[in-house]
Parts: sequence; structure tokens; C-alpha cells
Amino acid sequence: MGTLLDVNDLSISFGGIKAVQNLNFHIDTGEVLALIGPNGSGKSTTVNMIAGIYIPDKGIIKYDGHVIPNKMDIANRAKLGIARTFQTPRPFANLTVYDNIYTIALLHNKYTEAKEITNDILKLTKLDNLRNTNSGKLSIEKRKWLDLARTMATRPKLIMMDEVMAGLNPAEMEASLDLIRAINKEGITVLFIEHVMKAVVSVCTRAIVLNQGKLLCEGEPREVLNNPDVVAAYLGGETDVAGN
Ligand SMILES: Nc1ncnc2c1ncn2[C@@H]1O[C@H](COP(=O)(O)OP(=O)(O)OP(=O)(O)O)[C@@H](O)[C@H]1O
Repeated sequence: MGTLLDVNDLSISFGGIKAVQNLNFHIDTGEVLALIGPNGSGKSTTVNMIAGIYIPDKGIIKYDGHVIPNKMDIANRAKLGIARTFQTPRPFANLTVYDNIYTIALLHNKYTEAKEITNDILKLTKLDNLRNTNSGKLSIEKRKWLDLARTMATRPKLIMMDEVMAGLNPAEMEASLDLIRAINKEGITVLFIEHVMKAVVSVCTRAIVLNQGKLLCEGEPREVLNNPDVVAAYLGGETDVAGN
């Protein structure tokens, strides 16, 4: 197992706000790494820089052994295998579940191959029985699964999952965690941005914590959540740090 992603001295400011400052972390190939921290601590901004949505002011992102030019766009990063989901998924609402996935698969594959890929993803994500459903009619849970399915259609090596658990009930959360495990078993590395600490403890092997744009600490999820600095950073927030 080597390092898939290596982030060095990454920084970005918006006007006077130092959203991310001198951030260093890495993700091993095959790992499910949690990226946690209070609201506004810089998690989504970090993901946006890795995905190519924001251009960092400073820093180097190495992926699969190569430096990614900071100006490389989202589409070219997707071709390298970098994918992300969104806090609020936006599938093509007028297309069926099948066509939502197939449309993405077609971007990089011939018709028959795209069809096979789509059918495999439908099975993996357990969306097969909803293949003909218009995506605008899906529940929040299934919309999030479709978002994951669409990222799978780009054949990613790394998926950055932005708050997949938000808005789900406990049963939906368990089912979604099983799906994340199944995706990870396919050999896909996961960066798991999450406020639901039970989910973090359940699925992640390591966690890094941001606070005010800086790396606060990293380590095994339960240890990190008991770290007094992490508890203090979350105090006053809505998140249940202990995961109860
Ligand atoms: N495009 C932008 N323009 C101005 N400020 C921004 C922009 N994007 C992020 N920020 C600011 O950067 C800081 C970090 O925000 P970010 O969304 O990365 O935090 P977060 O940890 O993902 O928060 P949350 O858990 O609430 O999603 C915040 O102060 C935010 O207001």
C-alpha cells in the first residue's frame, strides 16, 4: 500500500479569511480517511482544491506519484480518477437512475462498455430496482446513492464524500455505510468528510481534524474524538463529538 494523495503546505484565502492554512496530510491507497472539524473549519474548501474547483494560493498536491498542476481543471482531474460527491446532490432530474449513470459512463467508454459499467454500478449500489425511476422522484438517501453511483461511473481511484450521512435516519445511515464499505472493497480510496461521528468511527481507519483552516490533529478516530483540543474546537457546535 502506497500513498495515493499527498497534500503539502496547501493554503487559500478569500479576502481576509484564511480558509485553509499550510495544510499537510496524506491518504494511503485503499484507506477510508475521515476529514472532520467544526463548521467553517475548511473541509469543503480543501476538497474543492483537490477536485480542481478552487486554485490554491500556495501548496502542492501530489496524486498517484505525480504533482497535479494547480490549474488543472475538474474534468482532467476526473480523468486521473479524482471524484467527489456534493452535500446536496444534483442528478439530472429529468433522467432515470439508469440514464444518470449511463450518461457519465458514456463520457469515457464505448456504448456497450458503458452499458456494462452502468449495470455493474446499479448492482453494487443496489439501485437496480430503481433503474427506470426518474431521479427527481428519489428519496434523499437514494439521491445520495445515485450521486455515489455517478462518481463510480468515472472509474475513480479516489472519491471525496462530502457529508453523505446528512439528513439520513439511523437505518438509512447503516445502509449507506454498507454501501461505502462495498465501494471501498472495490479498491477505491475514500476521503470521508462528515459531521456524524458514529459514521466516522464505524467506517474510517484514520481521521484528520481541521480547525480554523489548520490541521489540529490526526490519528485513530476514537482517539482523535477524545482529544481535549478536538472537544474544545467543537464546543458550542451542534456536533456530537463523542458519537452518542
Ligand atoms: N467561495 C468562498 N468565498 C468566500 N469565503 C469562502 C468561500 N468558500 C469558503 N469560504 C470560507 O472559508 C471558510 C471555510 O469554509 P468551508 O466551507 O471550507 O468549511 P467547512 O469545514 O466545509 O464547513 P461545513 O462543515 O459547515 O461545511 C469559511 O469561513 C467560509 O466562509
